[in-house]
Amino acid sequence: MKPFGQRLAGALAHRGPLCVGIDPHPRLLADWGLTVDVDGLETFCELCVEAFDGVVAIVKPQVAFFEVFGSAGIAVLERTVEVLCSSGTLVLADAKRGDIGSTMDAYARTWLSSDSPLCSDAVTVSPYLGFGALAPALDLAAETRRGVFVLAATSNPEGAQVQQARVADGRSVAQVMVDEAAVRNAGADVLGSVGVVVGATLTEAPDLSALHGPILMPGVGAQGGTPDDVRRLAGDQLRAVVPNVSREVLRAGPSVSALRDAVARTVDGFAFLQA
Ligand SMILES: O=c1ccn([C@@H]2O[C@H](COP(=O)(O)O)[C@@H](O)[C@H]2O)c(=O)[nH]1
Repeated sequence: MKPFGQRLAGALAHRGPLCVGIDPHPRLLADWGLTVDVDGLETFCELCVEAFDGVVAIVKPQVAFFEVFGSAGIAVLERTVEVLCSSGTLVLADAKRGDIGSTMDAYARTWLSSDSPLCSDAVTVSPYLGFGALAPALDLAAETRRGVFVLAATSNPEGAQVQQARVADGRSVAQVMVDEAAVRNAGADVLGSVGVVVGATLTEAPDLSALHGPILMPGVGAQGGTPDDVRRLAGDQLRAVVPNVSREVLRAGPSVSALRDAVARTVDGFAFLQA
């Protein structure tokens, strides 16, 4: 298996530069005419798989919306991840894990170990216990040729309190996270496997020019970010940017063809990323 960064670069080139979220909000389940329970969750995910599998570059299930249903919800997540991964559609588990090293090791094995029922192509991690605490996930991802997306500058306004604070050399904390990720990507072919998360809602992005890895940009659509914001924040890194859109696409459901049309319209709006 090729490293995640290379697989992602191939998927973006062939399927367009979009990460579509599977975010089964209770409100969306109701709008789709589904019950707000595990049965509704399962049907929602089956329709998402039918609509997105083989169509979009990468799919991002939001783990929180599965965990809320307990073990039965996790079982739906396992099945969803398994179907997508086995058909070759990349899966990014949005779990935002981050803890002390020994616990991080268990999180890493959950999301990145080939023998785990939740094994995905990549996982989101939070570096706010210190970037070094992420080492078990970064090391296991390198070993299993999977990917990690490190939260750097998140799309929520509250993030700035921590992420825009300055360290002794004057860099923002968000910039430190990008620079640490860049060290992990040094020497990678095509695109490294350590990505960062930079919100499409921000007024300014960290300097991404040395990252050599994917840049996930959530916050497009429902949170107010636009394709123009993505263009502005990406700077000269257009080919590494992966906009994430969840509710803005999912609102088109439950019709599979309407979901696919929403994906196609959204991809068209980001044509500049592939030019
Ligand atoms: O900075 C971040 C990091 C992650 N997210 C996640 O992305 C989706 C966005 O959903 P929308 O419906 O498109 O707003 C969601 O799962 C968030 O948890 C983010 O928004 N910002």
